[in-house]
Amino acid sequence: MRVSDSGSTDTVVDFDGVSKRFGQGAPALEDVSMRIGAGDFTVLLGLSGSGKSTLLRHVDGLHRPTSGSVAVLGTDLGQAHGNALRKLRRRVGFVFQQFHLVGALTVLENVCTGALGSLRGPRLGLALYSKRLRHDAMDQLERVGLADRALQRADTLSGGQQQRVAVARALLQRPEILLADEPVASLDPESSEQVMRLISEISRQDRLTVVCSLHQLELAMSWGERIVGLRAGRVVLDAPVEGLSRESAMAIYSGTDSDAKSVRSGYGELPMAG
Ligand SMILES: Nc1ncnc2c1ncn2[C@@H]1O[C@H](COP(=O)(O)OP(=O)(O)OP(=O)(O)O)[C@@H](O)[C@H]1O
Repeated sequence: MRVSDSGSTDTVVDFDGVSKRFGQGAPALEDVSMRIGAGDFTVLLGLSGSGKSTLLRHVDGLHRPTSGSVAVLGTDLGQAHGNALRKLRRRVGFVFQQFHLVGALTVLENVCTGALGSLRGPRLGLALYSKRLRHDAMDQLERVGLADRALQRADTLSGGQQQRVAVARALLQRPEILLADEPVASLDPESSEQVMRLISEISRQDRLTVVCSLHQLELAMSWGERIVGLRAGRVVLDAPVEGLSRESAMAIYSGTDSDAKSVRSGYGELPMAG
Protein backbone atom coordinates (compact mmCIF):
# COMPACT_ATOMS: atom_id res chain seq x y z
CA MET A 1 0.00 0.00 0.00
CA ARG A 2 1.12 3.49 -0.72
CA VAL A 3 -1.22 5.31 1.56
CA SER A 4 0.05 8.54 3.00
CA ASP A 5 -0.19 9.28 6.69
CA SER A 6 -2.22 12.21 7.89
CA GLY A 7 -0.45 15.39 7.03
CA SER A 8 2.05 13.69 4.73
CA THR A 9 3.18 15.73 1.72
CA ASP A 10 2.28 12.62 -0.26
CA THR A 11 -1.42 13.47 0.03
CA VAL A 12 -2.82 14.45 -3.36
CA VAL A 13 -6.53 14.60 -2.55
CA ASP A 14 -7.78 16.00 0.73
CA PHE A 15 -11.49 16.20 1.56
CA ASP A 16 -12.22 17.89 4.85
CA GLY A 17 -15.81 17.83 6.10
CA VAL A 18 -17.22 18.09 2.59
CA SER A 19 -20.97 18.37 2.14
CA LYS A 20 -22.73 18.99 -1.16
CA ARG A 21 -26.36 19.88 -1.59
CA PHE A 22 -28.05 20.44 -4.92
CA GLY A 23 -30.96 22.83 -4.39
CA GLN A 24 -33.26 21.84 -1.54
CA GLY A 25 -32.78 18.07 -1.93
CA ALA A 26 -31.08 15.67 0.45
CA PRO A 27 -27.31 16.15 0.54
CA ALA A 28 -25.45 14.30 -2.21
CA LEU A 29 -22.38 14.27 0.04
CA GLU A 30 -22.39 14.71 3.79
CA ASP A 31 -19.38 15.41 5.97
CA VAL A 32 -16.93 13.48 3.82
CA SER A 33 -13.35 13.57 5.09
CA MET A 34 -10.63 11.52 3.49
CA ARG A 35 -7.13 11.75 2.17
CA ILE A 36 -5.72 9.96 -0.82
CA GLY A 37 -1.99 9.44 -1.21
CA ALA A 38 0.04 9.65 -4.41
CA GLY A 39 -0.15 6.41 -6.36
CA ASP A 40 -3.08 4.96 -4.42
CA PHE A 41 -5.78 3.02 -6.23
CA THR A 42 -9.03 3.86 -4.47
CA VAL A 43 -12.38 2.39 -5.46
CA LEU A 44 -15.65 4.11 -4.58
CA LEU A 45 -18.56 1.75 -4.03
CA GLY A 46 -22.19 2.42 -3.17
CA LEU A 47 -25.71 2.13 -4.44
CA SER A 48 -26.93 4.27 -7.29
CA GLY A 49 -27.35 7.82 -6.00
CA SER A 50 -24.98 7.33 -3.05
CA GLY A 51 -22.71 10.17 -4.24
CA LYS A 52 -19.84 8.47 -6.11
CA SER A 53 -19.96 10.68 -9.22
CA THR A 54 -20.51 13.77 -7.11
CA LEU A 55 -17.38 12.95 -5.11
CA LEU A 56 -15.32 12.38 -8.27
CA ARG A 57 -16.54 15.66 -9.72
CA HIS A 58 -15.26 17.49 -6.67
CA VAL A 59 -11.75 16.17 -7.36
CA ASP A 60 -11.41 18.02 -10.65
CA GLY A 61 -13.39 21.05 -9.59
CA LEU A 62 -16.52 20.33 -11.67
CA HIS A 63 -18.43 20.70 -8.40
CA ARG A 64 -17.63 22.86 -5.42
CA PRO A 65 -18.59 21.84 -1.91
CA THR A 66 -21.52 23.51 -0.19
CA SER A 67 -19.41 23.32 2.97
CA GLY A 68 -16.03 21.91 3.89
CA SER A 69 -12.92 22.04 1.73
CA VAL A 70 -11.31 20.09 -1.09
CA ALA A 71 -7.60 20.36 -1.88
CA VAL A 72 -6.19 18.55 -4.90
CA LEU A 73 -2.48 18.45 -5.76
CA GLY A 74 -1.97 21.26 -3.30
CA THR A 75 -4.64 23.50 -4.83
CA ASP A 76 -7.54 24.59 -2.63
CA LEU A 77 -10.47 24.19 -4.99
CA GLY A 78 -12.52 26.68 -3.00
CA GLN A 79 -10.05 29.37 -4.10
CA ALA A 80 -9.23 28.12 -7.61
CA HIS A 81 -10.89 29.85 -10.55
CA GLY A 82 -10.13 30.53 -14.21
CA ASN A 83 -6.53 29.72 -15.10
CA ALA A 84 -5.73 28.03 -11.81
CA LEU A 85 -8.67 25.67 -12.26
CA ARG A 86 -7.78 24.95 -15.89
CA LYS A 87 -4.20 24.21 -14.87
CA LEU A 88 -5.36 21.80 -12.21
CA ARG A 89 -7.73 20.04 -14.62
CA ARG A 90 -4.85 19.37 -16.99
CA ARG A 91 -3.24 17.40 -14.18
CA VAL A 92 -6.37 15.30 -13.63
CA GLY A 93 -7.54 12.82 -16.29
CA PHE A 94 -11.14 11.58 -16.48
CA VAL A 95 -12.50 8.36 -17.95
CA PHE A 96 -16.26 7.93 -18.22
CA GLN A 97 -18.69 5.05 -18.57
CA GLN A 98 -19.68 6.14 -22.08
CA PHE A 99 -16.11 6.56 -23.44
CA HIS A 100 -17.00 9.90 -25.13
CA LEU A 101 -14.99 9.18 -28.27
CA VAL A 102 -15.77 10.85 -31.60
CA GLY A 103 -16.91 7.83 -33.60
CA ALA A 104 -16.16 9.25 -37.04
CA LEU A 105 -12.57 10.14 -36.15
CA THR A 106 -9.70 7.68 -36.15
CA VAL A 107 -8.51 6.10 -32.96
CA LEU A 108 -5.29 8.14 -33.17
CA GLU A 109 -7.16 11.45 -33.61
CA ASN A 110 -9.28 10.61 -30.59
CA VAL A 111 -6.18 10.05 -28.50
CA CYS A 112 -4.69 13.34 -29.77
CA THR A 113 -7.73 15.22 -28.48
CA GLY A 114 -6.44 14.42 -24.99
CA ALA A 115 -3.93 17.22 -25.54
CA LEU A 116 -6.55 19.83 -26.50
CA GLY A 117 -6.54 21.31 -23.01
CA SER A 118 -2.95 22.46 -23.51
CA LEU A 119 -3.16 23.51 -27.19
CA ARG A 120 -4.29 26.83 -28.61
CA GLY A 121 -7.03 27.10 -31.20
CA PRO A 122 -9.36 24.47 -32.66
CA ARG A 123 -7.80 21.29 -34.08
CA LEU A 124 -9.52 19.45 -36.90
CA GLY A 125 -7.66 16.63 -38.60
CA LEU A 126 -4.59 14.69 -37.68
CA ALA A 127 -2.20 16.87 -39.73
CA LEU A 128 -2.88 19.75 -37.34
CA TYR A 129 -1.36 17.90 -34.43
CA SER A 130 2.43 18.07 -34.21
CA LYS A 131 4.51 15.06 -35.17
CA ARG A 132 5.72 14.82 -31.60
CA LEU A 133 2.17 14.75 -30.28
CA ARG A 134 1.17 12.06 -32.77
CA HIS A 135 4.18 9.98 -31.70
CA ASP A 136 3.20 10.47 -28.11
CA ALA A 137 -0.36 9.39 -28.91
CA MET A 138 0.97 6.29 -30.68
CA ASP A 139 3.03 5.47 -27.59
CA GLN A 140 -0.11 5.66 -25.47
CA LEU A 141 -1.96 3.43 -27.93
CA GLU A 142 0.92 0.97 -27.70
CA ARG A 143 0.51 0.96 -23.94
CA VAL A 144 -3.16 0.06 -24.14
CA GLY A 145 -2.46 -2.56 -26.81
CA LEU A 146 -4.21 -0.82 -29.70
CA ALA A 147 -1.40 0.62 -31.83
CA ASP A 148 -2.50 -1.58 -34.73
CA ARG A 149 -5.94 0.10 -34.68
CA ALA A 150 -4.62 3.68 -34.84
CA LEU A 151 -6.06 4.55 -38.24
CA GLN A 152 -9.36 2.77 -37.79
CA ARG A 153 -12.55 4.73 -37.09
CA ALA A 154 -13.23 4.74 -33.36
CA ASP A 155 -16.81 3.55 -33.82
CA THR A 156 -15.61 0.32 -35.41
CA LEU A 157 -14.00 -0.84 -32.15
CA SER A 158 -15.64 -2.94 -29.45
CA GLY A 159 -16.73 -1.28 -26.22
CA GLY A 160 -13.71 -2.60 -24.33
CA GLN A 161 -11.36 -1.34 -27.03
CA GLN A 162 -13.07 2.07 -27.05
CA GLN A 163 -12.59 2.35 -23.31
CA ARG A 164 -8.90 1.52 -23.73
CA VAL A 165 -8.68 4.33 -26.30
CA ALA A 166 -10.32 6.63 -23.75
CA VAL A 167 -7.65 5.59 -21.23
CA ALA A 168 -4.92 6.34 -23.80
CA ARG A 169 -6.50 9.75 -24.44
CA ALA A 170 -6.49 10.50 -20.71
CA LEU A 171 -2.85 9.34 -20.41
CA LEU A 172 -1.77 11.69 -23.20
CA GLN A 173 -2.29 14.63 -20.88
CA ARG A 174 0.18 13.01 -18.44
CA PRO A 175 -2.24 13.20 -15.53
CA GLU A 176 -1.12 12.92 -11.94
CA ILE A 177 -4.58 11.70 -10.95
CA LEU A 178 -6.91 9.54 -13.03
CA LEU A 179 -10.61 9.64 -12.21
CA ALA A 180 -12.71 6.83 -13.62
CA ASP A 181 -16.49 7.04 -13.27
CA GLU A 182 -17.89 3.53 -13.70
CA PRO A 183 -15.43 2.82 -16.51
CA VAL A 184 -16.64 -0.74 -17.04
CA ALA A 185 -20.37 -0.33 -16.51
CA SER A 186 -21.11 -0.79 -20.22
CA LEU A 187 -18.70 -3.68 -20.77
CA ASP A 188 -18.95 -7.47 -20.68
CA PRO A 189 -17.12 -9.25 -17.83
CA GLU A 190 -14.03 -10.11 -19.89
CA SER A 191 -13.58 -6.58 -21.24
CA SER A 192 -14.23 -5.22 -17.73
CA GLU A 193 -11.36 -7.32 -16.36
CA GLN A 194 -9.09 -6.14 -19.18
CA VAL A 195 -9.83 -2.47 -18.61
CA MET A 196 -9.42 -2.76 -14.83
CA ARG A 197 -6.15 -4.66 -15.23
CA LEU A 198 -4.90 -1.99 -17.61
CA ILE A 199 -5.75 0.87 -15.25
CA SER A 200 -4.21 -1.02 -12.33
CA GLU A 201 -0.97 -1.72 -14.22
CA ILE A 202 -0.65 1.89 -15.31
CA SER A 203 -1.28 3.07 -11.76
CA ARG A 204 1.55 0.86 -10.50
CA GLN A 205 3.98 1.60 -13.31
CA ASP A 206 3.49 5.38 -13.30
CA ARG A 207 2.59 5.77 -9.62
CA LEU A 208 -0.59 7.31 -10.96
CA THR A 209 -3.24 8.05 -8.36
CA VAL A 210 -6.54 6.45 -9.39
CA VAL A 211 -10.00 7.08 -7.98
CA CYS A 212 -12.50 4.79 -9.64
CA SER A 213 -16.21 4.27 -9.00
CA LEU A 214 -17.59 0.79 -9.58
CA HIS A 215 -20.73 -1.23 -9.08
CA GLN A 216 -18.98 -4.59 -9.08
CA LEU A 217 -17.64 -5.54 -5.65
CA GLU A 218 -15.57 -8.38 -7.14
CA LEU A 219 -13.70 -6.00 -9.44
CA ALA A 220 -13.18 -3.56 -6.58
CA MET A 221 -11.65 -6.29 -4.44
CA SER A 222 -9.53 -7.66 -7.29
CA TRP A 223 -8.07 -4.40 -8.51
CA GLY A 224 -8.51 -1.73 -5.84
CA GLU A 225 -6.14 -1.17 -2.94
CA ARG A 226 -8.62 0.73 -0.83
CA ILE A 227 -12.40 0.77 -0.78
CA VAL A 228 -14.41 3.80 0.20
CA GLY A 229 -18.07 2.92 0.61
CA LEU A 230 -20.73 5.59 0.33
CA ARG A 231 -24.29 5.45 1.52
CA ALA A 232 -26.59 8.43 1.09
CA GLY A 233 -23.58 10.70 0.67
CA ARG A 234 -21.73 9.51 3.77
CA VAL A 235 -18.61 7.43 3.99
CA VAL A 236 -19.67 4.19 5.68
CA LEU A 237 -16.55 2.16 4.97
CA ASP A 238 -12.96 3.19 4.35
CA ALA A 239 -10.57 0.29 4.43
CA PRO A 240 -7.67 -1.35 2.64
CA VAL A 241 -8.78 -4.23 0.42
CA GLU A 242 -6.12 -6.40 1.98
CA GLY A 243 -7.76 -8.12 4.91
CA LEU A 244 -11.26 -6.90 4.01
CA SER A 245 -13.86 -9.65 3.82
CA ARG A 246 -16.54 -9.68 1.15
CA GLU A 247 -19.20 -9.67 3.91
CA SER A 248 -17.76 -6.54 5.50
CA ALA A 249 -17.65 -4.79 2.14
CA MET A 250 -21.24 -5.88 1.41
CA ALA A 251 -22.34 -3.91 4.46
CA ILE A 252 -21.98 -0.81 2.30
CA TYR A 253 -25.13 -1.94 0.52
CA SER A 254 -26.99 -3.76 3.26
CA GLY A 255 -27.28 -0.84 5.61
CA THR A 256 -25.99 -2.73 8.65
CA ASP A 257 -23.63 -0.13 10.01
CA SER A 258 -22.31 -2.45 12.71
CA ASP A 259 -20.79 -4.75 10.06
CA ALA A 260 -18.99 -1.90 8.42
CA LYS A 261 -17.94 -0.47 11.76
CA SER A 262 -16.18 -3.69 12.71
CA VAL A 263 -13.74 -3.23 9.85
CA ARG A 264 -10.41 -1.85 10.98
CA SER A 265 -9.67 1.02 8.71
CA GLY A 266 -6.14 1.97 7.84
CA TYR A 267 -7.35 5.47 7.16
CA GLY A 268 -8.50 6.78 10.52
CA GLU A 269 -11.85 6.67 12.23
CA LEU A 270 -14.83 5.63 10.14
CA PRO A 271 -17.60 8.19 10.01
CA MET A 272 -20.73 6.04 9.98
CA ALA A 273 -24.10 6.82 8.47
CA GLY A 274 -26.55 7.42 11.25
N1 LIG B 1 -26.28 18.19 -10.97
C1 LIG B 1 -27.13 17.68 -10.09
N2 LIG B 1 -28.27 18.33 -9.76
C2 LIG B 1 -29.13 17.84 -8.83
N3 LIG B 1 -28.94 16.69 -8.18
C3 LIG B 1 -27.83 15.99 -8.45
C4 LIG B 1 -26.86 16.44 -9.42
N4 LIG B 1 -25.86 15.55 -9.47
C5 LIG B 1 -26.17 14.57 -8.58
N5 LIG B 1 -27.34 14.84 -7.97
C6 LIG B 1 -27.99 14.03 -6.94
O1 LIG B 1 -26.99 13.69 -5.98
C7 LIG B 1 -27.17 12.37 -5.51
C8 LIG B 1 -25.89 11.58 -5.76
O2 LIG B 1 -25.75 11.39 -7.17
P1 LIG B 1 -24.48 10.73 -7.83
O3 LIG B 1 -24.65 10.83 -9.30
O4 LIG B 1 -23.27 11.30 -7.23
O5 LIG B 1 -24.63 9.21 -7.36
P2 LIG B 1 -23.84 7.92 -7.85
O6 LIG B 1 -23.48 7.16 -6.62
O7 LIG B 1 -22.74 8.31 -8.75
O8 LIG B 1 -24.96 7.14 -8.66
P3 LIG B 1 -24.81 6.12 -9.90
O9 LIG B 1 -24.17 4.88 -9.35
O10 LIG B 1 -26.21 5.89 -10.33
O11 LIG B 1 -23.98 6.80 -10.94
C9 LIG B 1 -28.38 11.81 -6.25
O12 LIG B 1 -29.50 11.96 -5.42
C10 LIG B 1 -28.49 12.69 -7.47
O13 LIG B 1 -29.82 12.79 -7.91
